[in-house]
Amino acid sequence: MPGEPATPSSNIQRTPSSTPGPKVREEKILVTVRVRPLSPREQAMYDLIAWDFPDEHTVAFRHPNDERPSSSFTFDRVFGPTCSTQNVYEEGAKDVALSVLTGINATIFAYGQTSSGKTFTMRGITENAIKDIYEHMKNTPQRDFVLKISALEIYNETVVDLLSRNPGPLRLLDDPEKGTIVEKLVEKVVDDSQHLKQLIGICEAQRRVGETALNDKSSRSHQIIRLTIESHLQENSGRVKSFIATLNLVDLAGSERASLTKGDGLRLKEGGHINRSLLTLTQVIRKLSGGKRSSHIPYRESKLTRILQHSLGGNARTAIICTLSPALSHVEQSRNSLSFATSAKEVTNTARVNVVVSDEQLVKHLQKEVARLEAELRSPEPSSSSSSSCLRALLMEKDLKIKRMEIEMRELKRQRDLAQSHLELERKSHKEQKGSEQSGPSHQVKKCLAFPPANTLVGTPETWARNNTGRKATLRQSITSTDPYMLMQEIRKLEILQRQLGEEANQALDVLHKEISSDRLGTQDAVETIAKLLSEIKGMQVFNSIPEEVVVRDKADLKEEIVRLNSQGSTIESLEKKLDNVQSTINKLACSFTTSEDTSNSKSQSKKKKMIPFSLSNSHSVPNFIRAPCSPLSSSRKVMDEIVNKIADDNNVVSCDDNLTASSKTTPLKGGEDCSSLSLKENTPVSRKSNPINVKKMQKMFKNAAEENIRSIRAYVTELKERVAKLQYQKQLLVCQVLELEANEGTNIEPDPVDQSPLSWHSIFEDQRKQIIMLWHLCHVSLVHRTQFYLLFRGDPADQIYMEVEIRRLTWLEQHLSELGNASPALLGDDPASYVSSSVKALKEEREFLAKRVSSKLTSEEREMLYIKWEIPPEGKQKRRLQLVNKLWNDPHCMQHVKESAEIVAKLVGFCESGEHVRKEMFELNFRSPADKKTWMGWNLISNLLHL
Ligand SMILES: Nc1ncnc2c1ncn2[C@@H]1O[C@H](COP(=O)(O)OP(=O)(O)OP(=O)(O)O)[C@@H](O)[C@H]1O
Repeated sequence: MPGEPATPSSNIQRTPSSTPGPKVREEKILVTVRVRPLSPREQAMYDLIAWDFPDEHTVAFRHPNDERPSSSFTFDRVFGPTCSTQNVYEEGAKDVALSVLTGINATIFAYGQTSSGKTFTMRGITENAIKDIYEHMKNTPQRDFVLKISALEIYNETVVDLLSRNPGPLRLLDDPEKGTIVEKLVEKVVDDSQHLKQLIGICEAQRRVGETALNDKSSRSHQIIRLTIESHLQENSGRVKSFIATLNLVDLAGSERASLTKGDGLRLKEGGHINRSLLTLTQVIRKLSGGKRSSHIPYRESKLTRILQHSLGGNARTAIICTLSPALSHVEQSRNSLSFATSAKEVTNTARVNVVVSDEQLVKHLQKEVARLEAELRSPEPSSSSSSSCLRALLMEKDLKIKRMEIEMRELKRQRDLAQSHLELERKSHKEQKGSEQSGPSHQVKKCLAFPPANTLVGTPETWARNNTGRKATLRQSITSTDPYMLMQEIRKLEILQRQLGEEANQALDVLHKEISSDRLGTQDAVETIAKLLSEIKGMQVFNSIPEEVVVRDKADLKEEIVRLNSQGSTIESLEKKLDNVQSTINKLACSFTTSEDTSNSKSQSKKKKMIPFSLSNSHSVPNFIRAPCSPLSSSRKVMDEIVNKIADDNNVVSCDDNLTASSKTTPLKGGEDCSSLSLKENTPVSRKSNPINVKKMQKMFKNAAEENIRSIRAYVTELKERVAKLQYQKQLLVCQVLELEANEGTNIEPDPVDQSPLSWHSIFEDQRKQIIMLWHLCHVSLVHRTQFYLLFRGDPADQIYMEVEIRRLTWLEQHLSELGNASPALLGDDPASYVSSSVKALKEEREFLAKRVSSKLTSEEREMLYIKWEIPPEGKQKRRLQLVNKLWNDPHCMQHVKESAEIVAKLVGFCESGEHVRKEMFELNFRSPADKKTWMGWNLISNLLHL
């Protein structure tokens, strides 16, 4: 019973299962000698046995007539004539043959002269090997085996496939990994041992045999039966091990001497090839046996040695069974065979396990190995090796680094977010600042009115196009961003400002009134005037209650706001007028005071002896002053403090009455230093008699204080007036914004059946347009602007907001022109105010500009027709074209004239009469920043007028 192969385990160092790389072990060729019995033919010839077998390893020649052997040969094993093939196999081939089951190449071949028993022996070896191989496979269920067979013969130096039905010669190819391979050699998978035996039978049947004098069935070729065995460890074994190896079973042709074989013709030729190949084999063996591997080994000199190259000094275990005829007649041949066998004993092979690992298997194996190692490294068991502990420490260190980096990343992110938020705040702040700069006096007003500067109107069409492009986006944005909530907020803030302004004006007038009523300043008329003004201003301060929270519920609320805001318009305007009057009165008071002081100095001095010092008389009201930048408080208190301190410094005691002292006690001055100052004076004993007053010095100080007060009040009133004007302007802007909002909402809200009907709007539009045309005329508005507006706004409901805004701006401007010039601009004559003059001059220049374009923009026929139609005489003081232009837009009452004027101007400046080149957006509703103020050439006069 063959068990586990003995040779691989005992003679070859096995490669560790976890390491695919094979380990090489050098091993000499196993050489045994088998001597067959005398053949019947030899016996018939009375041939004698010439060989003796002193032991299992020695074969000795002993001449029959000489009892002492003359020569002996030792080998791994010597099998005598009585030894069975089974025994030869077991001891001379099995170990090597079964190496193929563990992935080691093996070669068993028989070498000997013809008829020495090579075929006989190899047939038995093959049978036993097959038997053992299948037995082994049967007993190794953990592995899957695949057995294949191929067979060839080398006949007359030609390779023939013994398993192919096409016995054509095969080529030998050199493969860098596999060595010499036989091209197209058939390899058949063996099903079982019977199948294998059947195939081997086919090979034998195919092999060339011939009858010679020595052998009836002499093999005339070298036969190589190659068994290839692949073995795979099954998947669930957890081990990776796939082997592949070949077992060459070589039955050589017999070396022969032609004289002995008595061959002729074909047999001689066969013998010649046989001998040549065997000679090469011998040379190879001898070379290899000499230990000179570096020298040339003549493998390629025969196909036999080429094919068996790995088996001869290469990656294979090799066993050579040297077969001998015991006959004395064949002693010389036997000696040659033993000589060959002796040489073969010295040949060393380098066999190794041929492990095959597929990529998939390798990956799986490596993954498992990595998992195992990781588990080992992370194992908390103290029994881990020192290297594992070191690796664990490294892993922990790495984890710590990762955590530190995560913390740093979080901190960096936090800093980044912080920086971004700061940046955002800065951006918002900058935007708000920029917005406030553009929105004029109120930081809260987001949208105000503005008109394109005249230099953009009086320019080329290209200029307009360029400027308008930018404005379109601006206006679209402003219109769509109009928010009722924001407007409500603006209105609220405006009202609060208005109230505060009124309160400040009231207090200022209150101070003024007390100054006058002290009978020191001005006349009785002035006192009455101021008292009346004060009463009026107080009356104006009756505002409706203003809710703190702005709630925009629906459109009705906004309308209410508009109504309420409009109702307050008179209040602001009245306040403005009253302040004008106050200012005028103060100026008169100042004049009268100065005159009075200068002319009746002595009289005043006598009066002042009994008077309470001005500033002190009003000290009780000082803490109630509004802390405005120009508030008279600062000057009043300053003067008062100067007086008090001056008196203290001079060791003079002011002649204060009890009321003053009480007042100072009950109404302390705001500010610690003032109170302490007065307290100090209180605690100082005061005696009128013992501390005479320097009256003259006091009078001078009183006079200075009064003058300072007057100046402060006057400046303050001036400032109030300016603020009221700005407030008024803001209110108008807000009203326009509300109107704009309403117009925008108009598309989504069901129109009022009465007010919003197309018919009523058309009527309103016509009226508004006539009004606008008149205002244009009165305010010297640019002809180009008139033309653009006229052609662009033709009564579309969406034009309502623009019409409203235009009317309001023009009305406002016309009012201011009237007030400042005390006449309408049309009646200003040759010496109008400078701002009116600049408008008139700009309009004149515009007409001259248009006149220059008459020749280029109008054909001669058009010019002639216009001259006739507009009654321009051929001869005149001015050129006809200038006369024509001067007549344009100069009759605001005739709509036909206006229409024709617009058409002519449109042609002259090059834009379409339909207004397609002019967008409504160019009449933007945005307010121009005061920083952008330039010398006004048109509508910027509004802001100039208001000193914005
Ligand atoms: N050990 C043996 N015991 C008995 N008979 C044997 C033994 N060896 C060989 N024979 C017989 O000797 C004869 C020749 O054997 P074989 O054909 O095997 O020789 P050979 O070396 O192959 O010859 P050739 O080289 O011409 O092919 C055969 O009839 C065979 O049966």
